[in-house]
Amino acid sequence: MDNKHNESGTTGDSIVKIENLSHRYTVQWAIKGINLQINKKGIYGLLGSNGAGKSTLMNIMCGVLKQTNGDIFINNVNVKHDPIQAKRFIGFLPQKPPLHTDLTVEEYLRYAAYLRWIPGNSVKVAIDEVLEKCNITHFRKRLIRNLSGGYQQRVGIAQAIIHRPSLVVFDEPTNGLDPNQVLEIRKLIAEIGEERTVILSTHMLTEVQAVCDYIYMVEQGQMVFQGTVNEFDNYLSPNSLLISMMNPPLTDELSSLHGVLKVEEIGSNRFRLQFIDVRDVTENIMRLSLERGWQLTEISLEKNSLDTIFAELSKKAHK
Ligand SMILES: Nc1ncnc2c1ncn2[C@@H]1O[C@H](COP(=O)(O)OP(=O)(O)OP(=O)(O)O)[C@@H](O)[C@H]1O
Repeated sequence: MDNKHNESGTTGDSIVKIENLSHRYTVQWAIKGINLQINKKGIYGLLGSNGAGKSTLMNIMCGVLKQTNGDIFINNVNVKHDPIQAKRFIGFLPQKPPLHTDLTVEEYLRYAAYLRWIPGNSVKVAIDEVLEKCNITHFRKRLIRNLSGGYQQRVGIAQAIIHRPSLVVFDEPTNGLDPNQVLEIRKLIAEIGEERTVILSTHMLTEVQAVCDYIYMVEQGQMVFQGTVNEFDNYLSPNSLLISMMNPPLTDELSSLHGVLKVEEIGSNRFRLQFIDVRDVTENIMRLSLERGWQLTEISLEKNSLDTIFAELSKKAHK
């Protein structure tokens, strides 16, 4: 089939296109009505709590699981209709890396190259290239089972990129690693993201902040947010102000101001004010500070923490 024209007639130059994807294992829907489109290189985070549907989505995307409804196109090839062709474009590191621990690193990568149909005369170059990329050349003769968790993960990443796929999918790639290994694997993923499109799943906000350009957040099998990390950060408009004064009034006086919902003292002469309308309350405070001699030294909007946004979006999915 022509790559540019799939059976649903979709054309265009997307790297990944997901249309109304739903999957039901038994009775309950694990994912429902997911749509997304990725048109350019970068690192995309699939964020969600445990059980949100991330692995289900990734397994379908990589042709490991067949969806109940909807379509996925990788470089315009429909994964359901032409899985063999679609899989040529995809590298996948599932949540449980598919390692054969009784093989050496090199033996395993040769096997991965064979599974990926790399021609015999190109296998050595492909192996050398990924060993170097993943910084495991010195372990090429080592049995995989004798490697640390972080290095085993590097081998898993090496098998995912050995055929130079345009899309690499990592399901919770740093799960279970110690903090140093986490940093090293993130660095490696960032390097891979410079050359290819990477989608990684995680339930950790810190991970998307650290490595991703763009976030897709899934909760209860539904997409509850998609946008940049910055947009995620600004998703909920702030509803609290931080103010400091050299000569503050009593907390009760601040609480009684028009438009103030709640006042909390958070340090010497510093307060957090929850408000209804930001303009009203800031004007009020600045005017009264002058009139009553409070000597205002700080007034700033307090941003919602990413954790708050995460919690709000998770709640939204449960409604
Ligand atoms: N093989 C299966 N049979 C039945 N239900 C399943 C199966 N695999 C997953 N589920 C259910 O589908 C939902 C989504 O699971 P999934 O593993 O995709 O979520 P996840 O976001 O990857 O979670 P985790 O981070 O815990 O892996 C969950 O309710 C899960 O219990």
